[in-house]
Amino acid sequence: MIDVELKILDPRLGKDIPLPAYATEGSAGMDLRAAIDEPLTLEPGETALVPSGLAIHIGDPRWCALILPRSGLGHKHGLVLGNLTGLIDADYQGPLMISCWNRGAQAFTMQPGDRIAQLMFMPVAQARWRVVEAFDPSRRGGGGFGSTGVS
Ligand SMILES: O=c1ccn([C@H]2C[C@H](O)[C@@H](COP(=O)(O)OP(=O)(O)OP(=O)(O)O)O2)c(=O)[nH]1
Ligand SMILES: [Mg+2]
Repeated sequence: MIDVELKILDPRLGKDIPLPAYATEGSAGMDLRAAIDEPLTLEPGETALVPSGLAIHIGDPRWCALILPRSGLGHKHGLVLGNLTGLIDADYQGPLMISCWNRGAQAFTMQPGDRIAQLMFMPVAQARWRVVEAFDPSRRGGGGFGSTGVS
């Protein structure tokens, strides 16, 4: 468990619109809700940047957050993310925005307060480069992109 600062930007958050919370003890993600004033319809192929109504500041560069689609919405309704995955840097303090993409064949309408995506915190390792002339050989070497076969 880590402590993360949260700023409420939309006064409905924490009142009419619940703050993101873990739905069950084992939940990895907390659902993010649409802080919109009116229902928002996304036509097939359309993308919109939807406010979550809050800002977070993780502060510690050993952590980040990811915004991920909700599986039910993504699978059944085609509502995924315009950036596929949102990466929230530890030093970001601006509004948490959700890029919503209707990749489906039907229009999708979200209502104010609907749970449209989920937020997950993840440990981060920052790397520093150690430039070398050659790598110690590994079993894989340069093999990739199916080099190990299918079956
Ligand atoms: O779905 C997202 C993705 C990003 N962000 C915010 C937090 C993140 O820390 C910042 C920058 O994101 P990213 O580095 O992915 O975008 P960029 O296009 O590289 O912008 P920048 O040049 O500001 O880093 O935007 C969101 O609110 N929602
Ligand atoms: Mg960036």
